[in-house]
Amino acid sequence: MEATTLSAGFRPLLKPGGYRFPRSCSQRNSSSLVRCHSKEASGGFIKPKPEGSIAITHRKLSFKTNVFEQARSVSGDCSYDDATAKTRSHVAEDKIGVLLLNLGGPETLNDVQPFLYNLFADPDIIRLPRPFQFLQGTIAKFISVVRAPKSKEGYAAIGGGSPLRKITDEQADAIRMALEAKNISANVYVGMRYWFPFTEEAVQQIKKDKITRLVVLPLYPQYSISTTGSSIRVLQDLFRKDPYLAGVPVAIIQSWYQRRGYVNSMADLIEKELQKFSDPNEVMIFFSAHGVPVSYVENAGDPYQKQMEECIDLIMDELKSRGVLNDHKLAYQSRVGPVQWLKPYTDEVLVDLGKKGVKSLLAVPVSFVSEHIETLEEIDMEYRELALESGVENWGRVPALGLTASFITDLADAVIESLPSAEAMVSEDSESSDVFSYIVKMFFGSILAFVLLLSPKMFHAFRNHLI
Ligand SMILES: C=CC1=C(C)c2cc3[nH]c(cc4nc(cc5[nH]c(cc1n2)c(C)c5CCC(=O)O)C(CCC(=O)O)=C4C)c(C)c3C=C
Ligand SMILES: [Fe+2]
Repeated sequence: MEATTLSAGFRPLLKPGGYRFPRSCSQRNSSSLVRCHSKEASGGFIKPKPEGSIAITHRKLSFKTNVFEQARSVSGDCSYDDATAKTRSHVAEDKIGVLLLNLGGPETLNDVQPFLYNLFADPDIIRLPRPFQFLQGTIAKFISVVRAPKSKEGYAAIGGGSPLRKITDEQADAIRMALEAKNISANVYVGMRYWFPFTEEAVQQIKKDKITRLVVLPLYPQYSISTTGSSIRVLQDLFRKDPYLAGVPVAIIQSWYQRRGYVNSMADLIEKELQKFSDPNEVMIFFSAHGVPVSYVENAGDPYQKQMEECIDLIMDELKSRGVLNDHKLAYQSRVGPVQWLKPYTDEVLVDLGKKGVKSLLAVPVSFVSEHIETLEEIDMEYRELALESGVENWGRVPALGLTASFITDLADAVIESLPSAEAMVSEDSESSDVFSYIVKMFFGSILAFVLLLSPKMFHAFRNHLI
């Protein structure tokens, strides 16, 4: 991935003085926006010791020093073997943590409305103009109450709650074991954005466990402001407030849809499901991604759509290289509310394909890596029925990656590759700008207090009061 992935479009979403998204470097088999740099490029961050081991210094790096430029200027760094070797040498001194970020889901029907409240109260989900932001809570309350009955029906249809927590816990365990198999001992934490275990709880545990280096791995292959972006914003706020956490080196894997391991694992699953049709060559491969409002992409610079399209191209190229030459289509599902979402919409495309005479269709959920309400209810029930009504005769669905071994191993590799690039999340810049704004406030506050106290009225009031 090129550093251009860090489009200027992200910037307006960041608070002034806050954490800047890490710079990326082009590397083979890389995950997007994982910084990687050699010892030279790290600017003293990783110090080689005479006996060959590597010590980490907790230097507060400013991202303005442009790690990307440094990384680019040093050739050939950050290969997989290199990263693994560096990481192994850290093991003795490091306490490594991996934080998996996910959305979270209601575990019972009673959880549905408060879960929806948390979701709609997120300013990255409902993006209100600044003057109206004070209404966020009220709007969230209103929408969550209105939507709850429909959502509850969906969750009731899949057994009364979301399977997300259980699956994510299992993925955490599997990643821990995959790391162990590669001689990396790490604690793996789960931090959910809208339900238990919340990101805040995971971060508290990370602190209690005295983790010295952290890799943040959002379980969304593609980056969206509404998913990975939102979770990272929360994390950034938590780390900024806490002096211990502010010094912990962190590597954030912002997106990983382009990793060979992920692409190959998706291709494997698709190939396998195609074989279940009586005539596999005739099947339309139908990618269905979770949508986002168009304004995210067009006004706020969300790279989600672009990454999604690239992701589908990579999977189709891989299939082609295996001799699978089926037609394919990408559409977006799960829109909420009256605004325009990314098109084409899954439901409309299904009707259209049915009308055009497509008889066999394989649905592929592509924006999420565990089963959830939108695969189990929306795709398996609603869309299947719609497709069959519209003339499709043979329907299949690719399961979510879940615990697929090749996928889990690849995530473990992504973690290992990102370790050498971990840096303190809170830069000196943001700290010094905090201090600066504190001094400015104190200065003008004192002048104001002085003026008020010395104004004749105040002076008399004071004197009368004191005498
Ligand atoms: C990449 C995945 C997702 C994106 C992008 C995304 C954006 C987004 N979602 C909503 C509103 C809702 N999402 C809901 C559930 C839900 N969303 C995702 C993933 C993405 N969302 C998942 C995996 C789930 C399911 C969790 C589970 O419990 O299984 C819901 C609740 C369910 C429902 O009522 O439909 C809502 C609401 C918005 C508005 C949005 C972008 C702005
Ligand atoms: Fe969603």
